Amino acid sequence: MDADAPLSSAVPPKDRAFEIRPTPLGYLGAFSTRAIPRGTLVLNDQPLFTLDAPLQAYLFSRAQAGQGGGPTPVEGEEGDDDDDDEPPKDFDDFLDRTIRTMLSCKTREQRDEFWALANTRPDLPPAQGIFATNAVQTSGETGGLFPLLSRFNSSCRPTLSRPAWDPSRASSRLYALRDIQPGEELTWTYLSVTFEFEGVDARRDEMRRVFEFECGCPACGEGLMSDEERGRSEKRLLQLRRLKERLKGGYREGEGREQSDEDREARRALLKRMAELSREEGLWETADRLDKALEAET
Ligand SMILES: C[S@@+](CC[C@H](N)C(=O)[O-])C[C@H]1O[C@@H](n2cnc3c(N)ncnc32)[C@H](O)[C@@H]1O
Repeated sequence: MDADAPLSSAVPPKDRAFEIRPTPLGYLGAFSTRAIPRGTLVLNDQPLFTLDAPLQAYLFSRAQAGQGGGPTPVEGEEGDDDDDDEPPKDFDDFLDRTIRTMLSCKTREQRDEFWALANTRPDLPPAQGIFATNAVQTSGETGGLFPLLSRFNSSCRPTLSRPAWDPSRASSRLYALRDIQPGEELTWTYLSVTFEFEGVDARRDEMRRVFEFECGCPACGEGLMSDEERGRSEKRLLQLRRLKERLKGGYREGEGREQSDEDREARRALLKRMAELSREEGLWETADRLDKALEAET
């Protein structure tokens, strides 16, 4: 098999290093079926379709102004609802129709795959609810609906890198951040990296605010860690936040003046300690970034 062939729904499940099955919390997730060495490309998924938010907002404003630009109805199961002749009620309704129109161009199997995805947004029209639950950023303000990537859960101690969009192949890739044992859950972190050193409560609040679910990952979920372990984790995160502040403070102080050997040595020591703590905390991607920054300093 071509090493770059998409490890997507096009690849038979037996050729993948993972399976999709229920997690202990009841929803679906991806689990490794074999040992996966660090650095392995685990998933290379292509979106079923993408939606560009600013473009959709523009088309919606045109549709509202009666200038057309709404999704063109297509004969078929999706997109030919009776109310499609009516103007969209609101932006979510407009997006719902756009998605249904795009689905009408897909195969029956792809449409079934879409409708089987999780929907945690009952407040939205159904197709838009599925998109809002599962969409992953491709580039800029464009979100993609990926058939397999949609089954990968979030963790604040992820085993995989965040999805990297490759525009030349129109696919998103996830790599193993560390050696992964058979049976481990394959996760990536939905929160952006700026939030990596926040404590458990702050992280859970942020997940609730942005993604509207209670984070049940091994680093956040109730009862998944002993009190001692939780205490150690909080201490490490607090220490990491302080060190980051010191690092930033050092950069600010040093602005506009020649760096002394002591300045450089102090910065290297900070980066080294931060990388160690990140590794202990299971923040492998962060530790790698800090290692690179350290290398660049020496
Ligand atoms: C993209 S889907 C992931 C796959 C989904 N679990 C399924 O059953 O298809 C995102 C949804 O999964 C659930 N989820 C993902 N990561 C989670 C986490 N760390 N804690 C709790 N729920 C999570 C949430 O319901 C979220 O809205």
